[in-house]
Amino acid sequence: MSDQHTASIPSKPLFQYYAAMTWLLAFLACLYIGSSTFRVYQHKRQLEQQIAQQLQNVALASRRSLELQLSQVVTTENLVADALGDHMPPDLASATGQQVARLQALLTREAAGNDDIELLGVAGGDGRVLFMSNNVTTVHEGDRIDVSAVRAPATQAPVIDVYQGGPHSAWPSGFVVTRPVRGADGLPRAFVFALQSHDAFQRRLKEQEQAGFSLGRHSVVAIVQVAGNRLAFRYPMADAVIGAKVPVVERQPFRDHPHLSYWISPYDHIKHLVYELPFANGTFLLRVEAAELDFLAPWYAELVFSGVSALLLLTALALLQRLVRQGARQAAQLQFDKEQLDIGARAMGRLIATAPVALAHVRLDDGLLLRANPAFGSLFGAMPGEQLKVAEALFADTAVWRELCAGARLAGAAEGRSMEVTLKVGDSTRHALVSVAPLPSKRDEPRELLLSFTDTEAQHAREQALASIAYSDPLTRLANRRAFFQQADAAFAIASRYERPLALLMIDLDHFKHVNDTYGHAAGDAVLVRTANCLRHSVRHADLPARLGGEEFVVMLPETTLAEALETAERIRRTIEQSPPAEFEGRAIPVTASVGVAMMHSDSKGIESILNEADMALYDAKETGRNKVATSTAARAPQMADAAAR
Ligand SMILES: Nc1nc2c(ncn2[C@@H]2O[C@H](COP(=O)(O)OP(=O)(O)OP(=O)(O)O)[C@@H](O)[C@H]2O)c(=O)[nH]1
Repeated sequence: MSDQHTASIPSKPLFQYYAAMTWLLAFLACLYIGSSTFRVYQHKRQLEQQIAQQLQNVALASRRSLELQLSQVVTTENLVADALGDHMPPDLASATGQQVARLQALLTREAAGNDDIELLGVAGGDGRVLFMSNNVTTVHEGDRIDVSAVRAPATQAPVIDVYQGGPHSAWPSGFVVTRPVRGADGLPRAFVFALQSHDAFQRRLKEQEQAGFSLGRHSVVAIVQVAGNRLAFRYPMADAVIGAKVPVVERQPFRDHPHLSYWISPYDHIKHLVYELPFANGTFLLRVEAAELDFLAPWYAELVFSGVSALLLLTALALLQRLVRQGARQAAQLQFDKEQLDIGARAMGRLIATAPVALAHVRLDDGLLLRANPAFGSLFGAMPGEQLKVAEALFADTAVWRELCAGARLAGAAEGRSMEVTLKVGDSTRHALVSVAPLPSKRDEPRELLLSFTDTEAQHAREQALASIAYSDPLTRLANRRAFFQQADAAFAIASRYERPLALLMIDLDHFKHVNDTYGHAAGDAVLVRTANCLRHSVRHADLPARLGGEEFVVMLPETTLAEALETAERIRRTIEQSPPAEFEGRAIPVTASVGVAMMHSDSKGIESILNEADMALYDAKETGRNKVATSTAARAPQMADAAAR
C-alpha cells in the first residue's frame, strides 16, 4: 500500500550549476562592457587623429592659397613699380594724379583677373590705405593695416596676416598678405596688400575636400581669432553665437594633437572642435560645428556610462543570484522534506506490510477492494485485482457494511467507526473488529475508505467461554441461577407488560440423598446430569431449564397456560422416571422427581414470588407421596385458572 512520490524537484547541484552560470554571465558581461569601452576609446582616438589630420590639411590649403596670392602680389608689386616707373616718390601720398590713376587701373585689372583676391590695395609707409583695386563699402581709404612685421629691412618674405577692419569700418576681417615695396635705399615706401575673398576661402576648402578632405556631415564654417581667452575676431560666415561677446572658458586639448581642442562655451555648452592656426597676428581657429560632435565626448564619460551599466547589471545579477540561492535553499528544503516523506512512506509501507492487522483500501461507492496488505490476504485468502467487493464477499450481514459506511460518512475524515462483526472466511465465519475511516478527499464527500480488520475470533471464544462459566452450571451445562434470574426477570417484565401467561416448574429429585449415600457423590452427579438432559429434551426451545443448586431444577415456560404447564410438568416427571436410568459401575440408578407448578398472576411481585409458589407446590408434591406433579394454591384458584386458561 506504499505510494509513489513523483513530484520533480530540481536537485541542489543543479542550482549550484545555475549559480555558476550566473557568475559566468556576469563575468562575460563585464568583459563585454570593458572591451566595448576600450573599443569606444580607441575609436574616439582614431577619430581625433583623423579630424586633426584633416583640419591640418585645411590649414595647409589656406596657406597654399595665400602663397598663391603672394605670387599675385609679387606680380602686382612689379606692376606698381611699372606704374610708378623710376619716379617712385618717398611717400605714395605725394604721387602724381597720373601715377595714382594708372596704379588704380592696374590694381583693378589685377583684382578682377584673380578669383582669390577680394581686394588689392596699396598702403603708405605708415600702413594707411591709399589705393584700392575696387570700392568696397567695408574698406575705406585711411584705414590702417598693421605693417610692423614687414617694415624691418631684412624682411623680404611676404607676411601673411589677418586684416582687422579700421575703427570706422565694419569690414569683416580676413587673411591678408602684405608685401613691402621698397625704394632703392631698401626702405619700404609702400605696402601692397591683398585680401583673400570669402568665396575664395570657401573654394579652397572645397578643393581640399575634393582632394580627400572630409569631415562627413561636419564642415568648417568659421575662422575666429582668439585674443587671450576671448573670441576677438570672426570670419564673415561665423554664426552669431561665436562672437566677441561669448567668452570661451574651457578648453580641452586633444591628447596627441596640441593644435586640436574642444572649446566649451558656457552659453550653450556646445563643444566646438577647433584647430588652431598660429599666425603672426594671433591665433586663428578653424572651427567645426560641434552640435553633431557629441560622439566625441570624452572617453571617460563613456567609461562612466559603461560603469553605471555594469553596476546595474551586476546589481541585477546579484538579485538574480539571491533569488537562485533562495530557490536552491527552498529546493534543498523540499528535497529534505521529500526524503523525510519517503523515509516515512517506506516505514509506513513496511509497517503496513508487516502489520498483523488486515488493512484494506476500498472504494466507497461499490466497496471494491483497491489495495490490501499481506495480513488481509492471509486472513481472507483474497487480494486486490480479483474484483472483490468487500460487502458481499466478507460481511455475513451486508446491512452491517451499510451501517459502517453510513457511520464513516457521518464521522468525517478525522474519526472512523468501529464495530464487532461476523465475517465470512471461506466456508466458515469469524469474528472481527472492523474499523472504517474515510480517506481525505478534495471533495466534501469521501470516496474511499480505509478498513482495518482485527481478528477477534480467539477473544470471542474466550468471552463465550467466560460467559458460559458465568452463566451456566458447570456440571449439567444448564443455565445457572444467575442466568436464570437474568432471563426470567426480562420474561416476567414482558409477560406482565403484555399480560401474557408465564409458568414456572420447580423439579426436585426424590430421595437424592439416598442416591449419594448409596452410590457415592459421583453417581449423584451422573444422576444430576441425566436429569438435566431429561429437562432439555422435554421442553420447547423458547423454554428455559436451569439448575438453581443441589438437586433443585427449575423450568421457565413463557406463553404457557396452566394446562400446558401441567402437561409439560407431567412429561418431565415421566421422562425422568421412564427414560433409561443413570448407571454407576454397571448398576442402574433409578430416580423419580416431584414437580411443583406455579403461574404468574396479578399479585405476582416478580419471579421470586412465582418461584416461592412453585416451591410450595413442590413441597405439596413431596408431602403427598413424591414422583408427582402439584399445582400452587394461587394457580388452582378459579379466577386464576380461568385467566391462565385464556
Ligand atoms: N451428588 C450430588 N449431590 C448433591 C449435590 N447437591 C446436593 N446434593 C445432595 O442432595 C441431597 C439432598 O438431599 P435432601 O435435601 O435431604 O433431600 P432428599 O434426600 O432428595 O429427599 P427429598 O427431597 O425429601 O426427597 C443431599 O444429600 C446433598 O448432599 C450435587 O451437586 N451432587
